[in-house]
Amino acid sequence: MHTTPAAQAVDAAAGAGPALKAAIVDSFVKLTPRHAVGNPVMAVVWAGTLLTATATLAGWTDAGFGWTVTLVLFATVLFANFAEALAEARGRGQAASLRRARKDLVARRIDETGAETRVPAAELRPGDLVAVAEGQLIPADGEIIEGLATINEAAVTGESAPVLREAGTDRSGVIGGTQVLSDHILVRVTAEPGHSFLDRMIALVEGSNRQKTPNEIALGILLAVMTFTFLVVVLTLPLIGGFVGIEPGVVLLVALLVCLIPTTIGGLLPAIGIAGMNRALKANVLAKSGKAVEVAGDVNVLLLDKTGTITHGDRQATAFHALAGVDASHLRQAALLASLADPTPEGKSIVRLARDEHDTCSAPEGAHFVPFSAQTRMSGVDLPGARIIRKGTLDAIAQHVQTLGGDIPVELRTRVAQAAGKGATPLVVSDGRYVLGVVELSDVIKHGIQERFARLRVMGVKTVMITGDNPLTAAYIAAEAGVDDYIAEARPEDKLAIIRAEQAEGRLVAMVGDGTNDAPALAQADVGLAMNSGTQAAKEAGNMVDLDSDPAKLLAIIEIGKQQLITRGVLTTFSLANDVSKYFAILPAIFAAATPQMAGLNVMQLSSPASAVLSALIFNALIIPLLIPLALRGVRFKPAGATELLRNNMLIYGVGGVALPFIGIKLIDIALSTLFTV
Ligand SMILES: Nc1ncnc2c1ncn2[C@@H]1O[C@H](COP(=O)(O)OP(=O)(O)OP(=O)(O)O)[C@@H](O)[C@H]1O
Ligand SMILES: [K+]
Ligand SMILES: [Mg+2]
Repeated sequence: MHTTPAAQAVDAAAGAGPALKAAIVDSFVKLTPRHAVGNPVMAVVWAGTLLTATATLAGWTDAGFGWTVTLVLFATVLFANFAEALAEARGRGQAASLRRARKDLVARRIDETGAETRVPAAELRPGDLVAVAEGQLIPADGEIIEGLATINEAAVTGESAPVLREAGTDRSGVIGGTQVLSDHILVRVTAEPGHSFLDRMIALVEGSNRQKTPNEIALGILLAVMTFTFLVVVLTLPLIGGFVGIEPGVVLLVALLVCLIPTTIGGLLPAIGIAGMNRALKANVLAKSGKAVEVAGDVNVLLLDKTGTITHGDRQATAFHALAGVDASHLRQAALLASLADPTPEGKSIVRLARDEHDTCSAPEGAHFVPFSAQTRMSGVDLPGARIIRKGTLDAIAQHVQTLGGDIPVELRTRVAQAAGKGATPLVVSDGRYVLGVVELSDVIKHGIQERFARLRVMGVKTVMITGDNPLTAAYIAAEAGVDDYIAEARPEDKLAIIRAEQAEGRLVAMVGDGTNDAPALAQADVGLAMNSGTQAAKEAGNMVDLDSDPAKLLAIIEIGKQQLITRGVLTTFSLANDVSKYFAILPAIFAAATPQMAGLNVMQLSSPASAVLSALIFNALIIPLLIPLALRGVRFKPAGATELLRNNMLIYGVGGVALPFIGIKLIDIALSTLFTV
């Protein structure tokens, strides 16, 4: 595992002074009413702090007790602010290193006449053409429209191994700030200035436009409702108390309220969400929203396309197999003619192989090239004299030949099966209504993919490969890669339909793809992960981009999403369980003195009512900073189904959440009564 500049920045920031200092300053800045109202639970604590201060000033309570309570409440608010500020400061550390990748670049813009002008990268607009040569930095996000180049993307991805990007393929996308190592390319700019993926990511991690996830919003509402309920309960206490002759003072009531409301989770909630985004970036994934990351935690089905996603996608022609009775040179020449104007890697590699075998023929005058499309799944050339040469998938060519009145030789199926049985893609070549044979295209499965699909299975995620390739090749690659299921001969709309069908059955679907033909599916999926190497259409359609172009990266995102959901869940459980114990610590302090019958409630035997109240409040405040590391790092995670994870964690954090305050409060009480005589 390599570390990205972003990841290094996080690690540095974690131990470093500047982030800590910034977070401390921000904790005070966040005291402003505008920020405070965004978090109802903590807003109540903040209001309570002002109330106890007023009550103490007015002399309604013992000054020492009143000021101590006020101080502890104030610290509680600051600790919660600090949790959020620290998460943000870490994000800013990441953003700063991303920004360095996008320093002031100069672009060589090419106008319609082909003339070149030098302009600052900030002036580039979508549609502009820029030339980038060996050694130069790519000035903006875009798509290569001419040429191919090896590119060093280390500035953005942290991966120093050069990657190949090529016009007209599913690997045509380039990122601003990365460097061309060899060759020369023409790039069409695709991003508005200030709206590149990096810019958007920087904005996200800096929290300037952080959108809460639906889960976070739902929990926020629940916490606000609970807070309001407890507020009503505590406000009615003086009335009830009046009947039994107790009049709890303002300070005691505020203390009770703060102990009852879910301050722990209320204080840590924003930090958990921000930390999730930070972790996604650390994994080299640019998520367009935190929601996408979190939804990933619940995904049931993962669809992947084959070429370029499960395999490297650099399909190369390795052999011509002519059918019996067909001249080997006839097949080779037909394949060559059908590929001379085919800009795809498949087409180019066929030309190369034919040339290697010393075929020299060139396209005759008046040849009309028919480009490949994922729709027709074939390509070819129409030559003068109504000679129609095609190459494509078995089913596409079979149908094509039959409409021309030809037959499919039995031998063809055997030839196709032979190539497919090795995991290669067989392209069938036809000349008029005659099938000539098969071109074998070899591709390589990405390394280490099998173990990661196995891990996904353990987490209850089903993996399905969807490919435009034939069923035999699909079956071979599916078995090699270890996916659970596969669908072959799929056109773009089939990919879309499959996702819709899964969603209609209530499943959450993730899609990983790189091609323009994957774009509709990437947009429809609940989680659409585009390969950074992919086309601009794919990257725009998805809701996240993997800078490493690793399809198994979804595993990391699912884990981050699950971890975020679990972390929020267990801290909520812990927080609520905690409050139960605090209630038992503080209630006797309020009632037991005046009502001896209440003495039975005094299970904790704390040294005095004042000490009981202070101990509970101090525990309530301290638990927030103590849990910040857990909120930022996330709870420990091992692959398992969601229900199992939930059950285990609920047990630990629920029972622990009830027990811990009893111990903590008792210890604080002993310390207080030893140090002071409260
Ligand atoms: N340049 C080409 N000319 C003719 N046929 C091609 C060409 N490129 C690919 N094909 C054939 O068309 C099929 C469908 O291609 P498409 O790009 O839609 O899907 P794919 O790349 O095979 O699969 P995936 O959807 O997993 O990327 C390929 O499997 C191949 O058999
Ligand atoms: K509380
Ligand atoms: Mg593809």
